[in-house]
Amino acid sequence: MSKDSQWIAGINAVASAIEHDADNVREVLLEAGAKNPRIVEIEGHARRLGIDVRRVAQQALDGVAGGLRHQGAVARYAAAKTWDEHELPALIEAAQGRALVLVLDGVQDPHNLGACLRSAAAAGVTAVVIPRDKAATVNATVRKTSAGAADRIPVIRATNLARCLRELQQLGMWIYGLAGDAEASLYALDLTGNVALVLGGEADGLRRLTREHCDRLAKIPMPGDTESLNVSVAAGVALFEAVRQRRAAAAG
Ligand SMILES: C[S@@+](CC[C@H](N)C(=O)[O-])C[C@H]1O[C@@H](n2cnc3c(N)ncnc32)[C@H](O)[C@@H]1O
Repeated sequence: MSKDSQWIAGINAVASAIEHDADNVREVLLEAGAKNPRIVEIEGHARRLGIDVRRVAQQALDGVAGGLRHQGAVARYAAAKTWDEHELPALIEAAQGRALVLVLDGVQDPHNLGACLRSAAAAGVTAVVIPRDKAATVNATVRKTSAGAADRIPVIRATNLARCLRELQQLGMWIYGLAGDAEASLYALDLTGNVALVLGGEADGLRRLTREHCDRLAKIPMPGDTESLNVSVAAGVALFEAVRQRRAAAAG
């Protein structure tokens, strides 16, 4: 396979790629004899769009899926567009004072990254920023877990996250770090303008330097007896609080 394409696996990932980004789906392989209505639906949809579809033996799917759970459906997909840090200012400017950026400081688990991207896309974020090193990157697992979101939103890999946060500040963004030990509540923040929400990795949370670059730290109050939320859950709560506030502000 050429290096500008990759296999994505799983019914949701394949269906989403066909629905949202058919131009980048090079071919679809479905399990011979599979009668799952969603597989039949994928087959019909792909054929109607002129995508090359073949029914193949399960072993062939196992081979190309390379260990991913494929549920009888894989697609050869053009590699995700890679975004450059230098594209961030234009993306923020285009959001006209209502940019919403999700920054993930060292999320390691591809499933968590995929879930964060899925929530971020649903919340209509301007971009997601992840570190270039020592963090999960957008691979096939992430694309699958994100249900296609990894290909629909700009995911920017920052060489130096602290420097990137400074640049975001210079572009007029408020930088809010999410930390369970913060004094302030997320619900006391004004999230209606240009806002970056920064979340930490699974084990270590926000790194010291990242914390120092935040304008404020805020917690999601947890009345129950749990140390912390999963990062993707915390991201969902924070992003949709921003969505709620923006809707309320727009409604006047
Ligand atoms: C699994 S938690 C990290 C826990 C880690 N042991 C720590 O010391 O922060 C991953 C990230 O989710 C966010 N998070 C989880 N629970 C939170 C809460 N109650 N309030 C604010 N952020 C939270 C934070 O950004 C955190 O860095």
